[in-house]
Amino acid sequence: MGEEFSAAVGRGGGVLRSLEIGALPLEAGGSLPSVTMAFECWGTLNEAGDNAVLIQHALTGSTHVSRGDSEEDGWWEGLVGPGDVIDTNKYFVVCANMLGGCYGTTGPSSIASDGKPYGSRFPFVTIRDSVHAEARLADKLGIKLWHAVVGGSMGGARALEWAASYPERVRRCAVVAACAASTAEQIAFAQTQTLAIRQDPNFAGGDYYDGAAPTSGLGLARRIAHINYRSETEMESRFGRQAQSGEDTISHDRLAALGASGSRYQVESYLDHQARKLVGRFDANSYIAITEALMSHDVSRGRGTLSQALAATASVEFLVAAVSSDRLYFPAQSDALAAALPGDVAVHHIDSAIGHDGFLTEVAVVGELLRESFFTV
Ligand SMILES: CC(=O)SCCNC(=O)CCNC(=O)[C@H](O)C(C)(C)COP(=O)(O)OP(=O)(O)OC[C@H]1O[C@@H](n2cnc3c(N)ncnc32)[C@H](O)[C@@H]1OP(=O)(O)O
Ligand SMILES: N[C@@H](CCO)C(=O)O
Repeated sequence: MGEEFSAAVGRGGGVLRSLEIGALPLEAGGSLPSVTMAFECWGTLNEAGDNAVLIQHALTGSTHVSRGDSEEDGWWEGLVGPGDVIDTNKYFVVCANMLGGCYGTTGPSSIASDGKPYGSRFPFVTIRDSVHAEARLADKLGIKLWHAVVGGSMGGARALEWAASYPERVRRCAVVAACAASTAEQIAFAQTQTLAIRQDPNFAGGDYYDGAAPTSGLGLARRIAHINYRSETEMESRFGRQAQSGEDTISHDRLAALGASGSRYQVESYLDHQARKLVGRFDANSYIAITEALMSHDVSRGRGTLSQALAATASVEFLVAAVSSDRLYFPAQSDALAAALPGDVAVHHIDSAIGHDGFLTEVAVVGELLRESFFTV
C-alpha cells in the first residue's frame, strides 16, 4: 500500500476517495496539467501488492460497485463484499471513475487552473489515456499486479486496454459485452447522441456552467442510447402498444388514426423516465467526452494487426463474455475478440432477453462466470 493511502485500507469501502496523479500526457497530444482520480475501494491490499482487483464501470457508471459501508446499493451489488464472489476478506477491490467523467475524476466540469470549469477547453481523451491515469493511481495505491481487471461495456474496453498496455501488471482480464474496437455502427449511434447534446441551444459550445444546462439534448442522447441497451423482444413484450396508464383518454390506435397526440405510449414514458434520471445525475460535457473516448476505442491502434496487438497479452488469462440478445455489442464481436487473443479463449454467453444491459441486470450469472474463471477458492 502506498504510504499516502495507508489510512484508507481495512474499511468496508463504498466511500468516494480521490488522489492527485499530477500532469497526464494525452494520446492525441497535449496534456492535462493536473489530474484527480476518484475511486472507491473495498478490502485490504496485501504486502506483496498483488491481491487487488480493478472493476471498470460502463459509460455512465460510477465508482459505486458495491454498498460497502455506505447506504446506497452499487451497480454490481452482491458481487463484491465479505464472502461474496470477489471476497473482500481476500481481495482489495478498486473502481476508479473514468477520465473525463463527472463522478470525481478530472473532467470537463472540473475547475481548471484559472478557477473556471474546463467546459469547451477540456481536451479529447481516449480509453488508453484513462488506463494510463488508472495505472498512476495503482502506483499511488501500491498495487503492483492486478489479480484481475474486470469490466462490462466501456468497462470491458478499459479492461482490455489495461491488458494490452500493461500485460505485466494484469494476471487476469474479464471483457464482458465489449469488443476489440468500436464498430462503425457503434460510432454512428454515438454520433447521434453527441449531436443531440451539441444541438441543444443551452449547450453554448460546452460552456454552459454559468447558465442552464443542455438537459433536453442530454435526455435525447440517453433515449437513443437506452434503446440500444435493451432488446426489441424485451421492449415489445414489456410495453407493446400500451398507453401509459392514466394518460390515455382515447385508444392509441384512434389517436394515431386521427394524427392526435397528448398521451404517451408506455415505452415513451419509460424512455422519458430513463432520460430524466440521467439528466439528474450526469454532466452533458462528460457524456460527450466519454462517448468520444469510447468511439476512439481500438486496442490495436498503433500496435499492428489485432492479433499482433494482443500477442503482448499472452501471459494474461482472459474471460470473454457476451449477452445473448445484445444488439449493441453483438456476441459475434466477442467471438472475434476471443479468436484474436493468444491461446484458446472460449466465449461465455450470458443468456438474457434484455439486451446489452444484461451485463448489469444478470449480476448472478456474471458473478458465477467470474467465480469459475478467476475467483475459485
Ligand atoms: C455501471 C453502469 O453501467 S451504470 C450504473 C447503473 N446504471 C444505470 O444507472 C444506468 C441506467 N439504468 C440502466 O441502465 C438500467 O435501468 C439498469 C440496467 C441499471 C437496470 O435495468 P432494469 O432493472 O431492467 O430496470 P429498467 O430498465 O426496467 O428501469 C426501471 C425503471 O424504469 C421505470 N419504468 C418502468 N416502466 C415505466 C413506464 N412505463 N414509465 C415510466 N417509467 C417506467 C421503473 O419505475 C424504474 O424506475 P427507477 O429506476 O427510477 O426505479
Ligand atoms: N446502462 C449502461 C449501459 C452502457 O453500457 C450505462 O449507462 O453505462
